[in-house]
Amino acid sequence: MSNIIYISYEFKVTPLQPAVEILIAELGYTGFESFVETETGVTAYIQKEEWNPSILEAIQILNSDEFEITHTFSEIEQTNWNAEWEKNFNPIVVDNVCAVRAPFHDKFDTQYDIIIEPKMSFGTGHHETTHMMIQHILNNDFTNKSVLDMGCGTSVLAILAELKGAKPIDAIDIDNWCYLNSLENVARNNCKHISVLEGDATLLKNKKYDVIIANINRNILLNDIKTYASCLNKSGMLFLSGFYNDDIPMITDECEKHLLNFEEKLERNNWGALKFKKR
Ligand SMILES: C[S@@+](CC[C@H](N)C(=O)[O-])C[C@H]1O[C@@H](n2cnc3c(N)ncnc32)[C@H](O)[C@@H]1O
Repeated sequence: MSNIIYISYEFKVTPLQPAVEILIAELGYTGFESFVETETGVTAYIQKEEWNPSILEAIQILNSDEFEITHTFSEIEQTNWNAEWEKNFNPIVVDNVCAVRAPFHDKFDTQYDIIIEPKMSFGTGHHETTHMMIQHILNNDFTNKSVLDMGCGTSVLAILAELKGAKPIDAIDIDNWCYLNSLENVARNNCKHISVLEGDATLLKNKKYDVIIANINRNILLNDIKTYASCLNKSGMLFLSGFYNDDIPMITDECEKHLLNFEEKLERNNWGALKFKKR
């Protein structure tokens, strides 16, 4: 099991918006990887390896006169992570159709009800990018389509793909903790068509899919789009997220180079999620 230690920052923000939104965007650029909005602001998490004591110096909104932002920070031992999530993890419902909740929440009366024990993995639907990828999946036909969920995190997207009739599905993550967490979530949601694998795009040699979903980050996507394109069947769909709206032209240019036509864009709080179709 990987032994990632996180640093957690608890920001208290007055007034809350748009400061929290801007703060999350700026923290995302400096390496913070997950955020939980609270009643008083936001709690942000960064891997200790990515952290340095002057990490907040680049965050411009902290110098703004318009908002008062204070913070405390602490190191999170892996064993405390569950308690952190249980404290902060509220269930979400996307477009009144798909609920994502923890095992300790009550069941929702929605068409799709996904149970996630997130632990250390990204992917509870709270992040804008996950939310938009859920919307893309809800809006498209997945019946009997072979699917790759690259950078699967908790495997929430792979699970929704199966609930929408996709098969077979590969869910791949480079992180051992996500791999183990995905195995648990796949079993917990009684999924029968998902294979969970630990690794990266090098696992994709000779693979072919009808749909590829990848919510990772700008640089990894720019590097791996050519591999995804080579694995997509003709007329196959590619859904990408994990980048800001400003990065959309860069991502679209790279896709165009590899015969992927831009089809649709979703935007949420400065984050983008794109759909492409293979020519
Ligand atoms: C932003 S999270 C997305 C998780 C989930 N798919 C979701 O939508 O909520 C990105 C995930 O990609 C994984 N990852 C990072 N680099 C990767 C790579 N090169 N190949 C595969 N997975 C990668 C991370 O471990 C992380 O779990």
